Amino acid sequence: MTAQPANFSAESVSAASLPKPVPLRPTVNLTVLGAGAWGGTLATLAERNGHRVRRWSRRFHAPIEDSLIGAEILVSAMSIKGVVELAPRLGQIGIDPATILVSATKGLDPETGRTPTQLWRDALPQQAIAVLSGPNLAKEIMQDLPAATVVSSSDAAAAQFVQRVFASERFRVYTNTDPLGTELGGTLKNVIAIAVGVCDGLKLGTNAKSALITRALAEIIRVGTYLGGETDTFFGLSGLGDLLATCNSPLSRNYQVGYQLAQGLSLSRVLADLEGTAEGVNTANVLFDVAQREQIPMPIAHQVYLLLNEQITPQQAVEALMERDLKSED
Ligand SMILES: NC(=O)C1=CN([C@@H]2O[C@H](COP(=O)(O)OP(=O)(O)OC[C@H]3O[C@@H](n4cnc5c(N)ncnc54)[C@H](O)[C@@H]3O)[C@@H](O)[C@H]2O)C=CC1
Ligand SMILES: O=C(CO)COP(=O)(O)O
Repeated sequence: MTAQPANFSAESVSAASLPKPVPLRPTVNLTVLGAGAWGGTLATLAERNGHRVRRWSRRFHAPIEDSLIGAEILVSAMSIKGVVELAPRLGQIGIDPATILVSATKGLDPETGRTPTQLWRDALPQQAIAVLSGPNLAKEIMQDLPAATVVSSSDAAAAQFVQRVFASERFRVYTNTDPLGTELGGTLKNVIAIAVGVCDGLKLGTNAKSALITRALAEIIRVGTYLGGETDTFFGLSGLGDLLATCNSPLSRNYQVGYQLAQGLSLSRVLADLEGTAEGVNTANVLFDVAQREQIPMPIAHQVYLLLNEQITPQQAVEALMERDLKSED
């Protein structure tokens, strides 16, 4: 007879052979504002987890008030233009104080330079607000490829609630407590993805691309911490992670803008042919103003700004970056 392990018992065998209990996931009512690529993807992720999802878009011509009733989570997945318009309107309408607002937008208000969650906070001062951001190309997630993201809030319980709603075996959701750093990482990398698209479009090689992304991260951290984000956050999924995703994928609209500009197309032509929003174009303009006003050195973002505003060619942008005064690596 074979020897049994010391802790063997009939009871432990039957317990081990049972399937693992599936943690109960209560059904949550969600409303997703914005039915573009990202709004559609987040709605699908929540639906796949068994939640009840309502979708609202300005294109549906349905009153927004109806879609807010009973929402435990309100996901804002509009472009920044939509947030600028809609946040004050929802502030006037008022929403249930228990509803958690989740911001998934990566942009800056062109007028005030405020981030999406700052705009939501201005409009809804009492609301629990979380940011959802990470290396999340919508098309890959819709193909059910594995991905990870971050849900960030100063309200840890709210972040954990949202984490459980979206997490699945194909979508791993982390939390952190630096919402500003989390959303700034996602917003600032869009400008850099334009620069990297130019670099690839001009076929400048792997050394150039690696140098560009690395120096861009230093630039993101410089301005991001100045604006209130925490350094560590910029090395996480919503910072470096998202920077790598958008700088390495032709699926990124921002990367595509840079790539097409490097082919000699005009910005208006590129944007006319682009499928969806490239937030980096507006963000580059806002960032230029901030950097000028606050005297924050942002050489890469500066060249992107000049290129988008047709003040230089892609080749001149590269030359300007390479010919800067020599300095230490800080
Ligand atoms: N597509 C992606 O892979 C990801 C996108 N994001 C961010 O999510 C946001 C939306 O991106 P996409 O869905 O890809 O863009 P999209 O161009 O596909 O959709 C934009 C959405 O915003 C809405 N919108 C625009 N202006 C509006 C206004 N004035 N009022 C109301 N709604 C308005 C549009 O109707 C549309 O539903 C952007 O900030 C983007 O950076 C974030 C992560 C991934
Ligand atoms: O933010 C994104 C991926 O995380 C989407 O990037 P684009 O907006 O450049 O397509």
